[in-house]
Amino acid sequence: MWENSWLAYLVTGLLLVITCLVFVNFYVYSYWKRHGLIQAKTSFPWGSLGDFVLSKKCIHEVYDEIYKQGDGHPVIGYYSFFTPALVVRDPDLLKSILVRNYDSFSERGVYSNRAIDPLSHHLFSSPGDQHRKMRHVLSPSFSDNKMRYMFETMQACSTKLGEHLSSLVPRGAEGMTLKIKEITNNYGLNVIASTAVGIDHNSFEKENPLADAALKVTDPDDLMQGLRFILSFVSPKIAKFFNMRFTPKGVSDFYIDMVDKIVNYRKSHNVVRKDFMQVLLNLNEEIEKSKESDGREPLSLDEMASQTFLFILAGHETTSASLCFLLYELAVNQEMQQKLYDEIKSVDGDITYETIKELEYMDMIFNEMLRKYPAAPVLIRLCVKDFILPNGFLIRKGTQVMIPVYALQKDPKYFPQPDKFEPERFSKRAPIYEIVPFSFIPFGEGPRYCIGKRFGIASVKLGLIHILSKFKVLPASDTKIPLEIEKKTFVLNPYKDLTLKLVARDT
Ligand code: HEM
Repeated sequence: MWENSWLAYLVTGLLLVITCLVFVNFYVYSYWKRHGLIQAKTSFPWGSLGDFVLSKKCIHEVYDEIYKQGDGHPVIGYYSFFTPALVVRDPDLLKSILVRNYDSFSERGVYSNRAIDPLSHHLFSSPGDQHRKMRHVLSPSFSDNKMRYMFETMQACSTKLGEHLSSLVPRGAEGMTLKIKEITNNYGLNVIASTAVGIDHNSFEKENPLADAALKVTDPDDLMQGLRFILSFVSPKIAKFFNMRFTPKGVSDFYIDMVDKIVNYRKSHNVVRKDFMQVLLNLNEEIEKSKESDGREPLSLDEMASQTFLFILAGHETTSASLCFLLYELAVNQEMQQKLYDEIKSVDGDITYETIKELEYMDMIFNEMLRKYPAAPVLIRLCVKDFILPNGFLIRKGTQVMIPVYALQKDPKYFPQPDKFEPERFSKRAPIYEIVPFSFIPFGEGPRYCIGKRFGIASVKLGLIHILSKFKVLPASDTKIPLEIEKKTFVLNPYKDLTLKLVARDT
């Protein structure tokens, strides 16, 4: 009797599993086909993202494959676990989504949960209307003028970088092999923490809790954090279902406490700095004054902490990865390095915000680095209003739309011989071909393009100038050529243990 009921449970369970598999494979995973759209390969239960979720491939490779499967089509459908989503392949359509019809795609739809995780609610995750207001408030802290003002602090960080390297690398032709990723990570963090938030940490030399907290959020070896990242970005519905928090509790407490201390210190000591934190403090003061007439509420401590957290998160890894990719490409392309060194020498130490912008070859090298290694390999948008494509296809409200920046920038149709590092593609005087609008979008486009673009460009170039002025950069005996990319991160990163050899220049 007992055996019979046990068997019945087993058979029912098996039938349920089989029904579920059949339902997902033949119904859920045929959504796009049923709607007349080409769709990418899928596998249960990951949809089209299995290779990334299981760490077999990097996120840019997975979206590159989806992009290639859609060859000849402006969009291709795919599945993020069980949810149908789209990859847009056509640059003209991208323009329409990012700029012309921004109203229909004004959100990213990434997960945030203000109630249990205040740090997850910021400019990046905020919905359309809130975003517009926040962006309006925050933009002045990243203007050209503000960058000029902050440049001195940036200079101090890159000088420290040069000095730190000089203390490590002995004079002589032998040089020294260094774990370059660690060094650029510290630089990225120093420059953003001291310039944007006003914290002068020197993380090259001592323990740095700010660095530890930032790295905890992006640590590729932390499985739990990796899962939080995946769910927040590609499957926010699942994250919401589990009422998940994105920021580890310890990191959240650390940032809120840090911002609290900075605010109190500045208020009690009458300290005024022209940095991002000051913009927020000034804003609060202005709101306090006009509170009764316009009913606005000042930013809470949590809100100030979440924007600070975002800038550090969005700024340090992109800056550090970009500098690292540049150093690698220049190490394996010695002629380019020499040409760039000559250009840097030609300004004869007069490094200002303006002179950096005028370095033409530097600009070409920088753009080519961003083409080959875009820090954000995909952009995310959520369709918030039904939208009809030029071919009559309806994108329904609620559909996640991915923009495959990496795949576009590596498509030979737009960039012939895409694996070749070729700065001349970006020559203003004699371009080797015309770049198709919206085929090169490393900082995104439209009202949600990177707010820290100027900051990122200036700090990466400055770091590079300080390194190249003092050292020749070469591949080390164990440098992996071609370069390996870190598998588990969302920001495109060189592999963690990348080494390069630095040889001190005679000058
Ligand atoms: C080389 C360095 C950098 C690159 C390549 C980069 C790239 C990007 C990209 C591709 C986006 C998404 C744009 C879109 O969806 O259209 C973005 C957004 C953003 N970035 Fe950057 N970024 C860099 C540096 C920085 C820095 C230094 C900061 C802060 C100081 C920063 C702060 C942000 C913020 C806050 C957003 C969200 C903007 C919004 O939604 O309004 N980024 N960045």
